[in-house]
Amino acid sequence: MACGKTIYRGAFVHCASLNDLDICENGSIGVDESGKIAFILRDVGEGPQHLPDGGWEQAEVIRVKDEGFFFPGFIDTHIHASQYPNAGIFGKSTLLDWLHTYTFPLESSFSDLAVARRIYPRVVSRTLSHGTTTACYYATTHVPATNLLADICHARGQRAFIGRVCMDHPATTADYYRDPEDESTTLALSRACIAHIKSIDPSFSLLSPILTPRFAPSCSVESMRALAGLHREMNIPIQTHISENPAECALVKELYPDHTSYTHVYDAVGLLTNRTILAHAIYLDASERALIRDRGAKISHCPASNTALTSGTAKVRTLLDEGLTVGLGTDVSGGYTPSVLAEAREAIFVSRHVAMVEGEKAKLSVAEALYLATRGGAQVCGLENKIGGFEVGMDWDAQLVGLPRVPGEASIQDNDLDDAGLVDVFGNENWEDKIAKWLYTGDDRNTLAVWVRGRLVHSRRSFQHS
Ligand SMILES: O=c1[nH]c(=O)c2nc[nH]c2[nH]1
Ligand SMILES: [Zn+2]
Repeated sequence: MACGKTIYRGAFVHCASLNDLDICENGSIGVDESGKIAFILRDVGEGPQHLPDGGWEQAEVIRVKDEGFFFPGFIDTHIHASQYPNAGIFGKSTLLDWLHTYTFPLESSFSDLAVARRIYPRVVSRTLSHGTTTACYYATTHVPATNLLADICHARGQRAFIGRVCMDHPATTADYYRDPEDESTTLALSRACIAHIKSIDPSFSLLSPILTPRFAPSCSVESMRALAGLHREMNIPIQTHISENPAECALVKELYPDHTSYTHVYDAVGLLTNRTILAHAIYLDASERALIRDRGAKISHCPASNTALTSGTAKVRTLLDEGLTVGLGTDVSGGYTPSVLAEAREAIFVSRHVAMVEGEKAKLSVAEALYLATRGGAQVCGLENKIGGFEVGMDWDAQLVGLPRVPGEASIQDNDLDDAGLVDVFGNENWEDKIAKWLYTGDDRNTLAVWVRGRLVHSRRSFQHS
């Protein structure tokens, strides 16, 4: 959607590198009509600014004083949109029984488009309200419902990868919920979703289809090979799960006795590529990690889900040290929350559990967790030149994070913030502490506004325009 030139004035923060939070207390970011960052000015002060040529004097100005800061939008590299109604429901199950007890019954209900109409708008609203500007969605096996999810993302302006789930293995899926056992049908169904997304976003500029073989145990070799062929034909990205749970890994060994490892199964069928997103990746051995790195495949770390389903503790420091690319995934509803901020917090706590066994080095810092939530996620999606940070030429996919002040020092009007008085308050901490406080205590009430490619897609406050 076309927007005019806009200048965002105030504090902005983004991750310059894995360890380096770049904090600019007083800046101006100019965003052009196509939603791209045209200029960044630092330390601009309060007075008139020296703006670049090209009509910026007439631009709309969105000014934020000390009530918050601009931060890149979050990137959720792994979320099951269809499982949203089950968020928080997992009992004491582990992956394989969880799939049959909770997940397949829910997903199969999306054969009724009315269910998708009820659920998918809420998923998109809730993820946007938590600052998720890009989501890698798993839908279900159903074409109409998957296409509806694409329509909703398109209408609401969320950047998204939309995956029709492919699963056709009769031994490991439920009779009531699987693709026909014929890879040409699996392929035709996936092509139908690709064609639909192409019809609403011909250059895949905001929406992209993503091939989604659920995981090796639920797919036939023929369907995995067929999807890999489609990937090569159309250069469409791939997402799947890998090495999440010991029983799942044992099942893969049993189903694929001739393959060296779980990773080698994906490699053998052609699914391990530089456009592949692998969720979980907990029990990979060194040769698998090396193969993933060599193929350029990426990893979605899903700590909330890994803890909820007692799947295990992924060693993110090892993955990063070995040169793998890592982002965060909420993995709703293995994960209980659609908030990437909460996921970043979970990533830090899981890393501390790893550190209690393996030493301090395993600990992720606040800066590192926020890097995984933004730049890391962008790399995982192959969008590192477009989103994840504030650089000239990148898209304005951003959120305004509110830091409401201690009452008495209030610098905002009560009516600026719906829930003023309900959210945690910020005082005169230094910037690093403010950001840590946001990460550890914040929630969607701190997400005051969200933009994707310059378009305002969620807002909890009105802006003072000048
Ligand atoms: O966390 C997970 N959620 C799922 O839906 C799933 N399917 C296979 N493996 C899975 N893991
Ligand atoms: Zn998952």
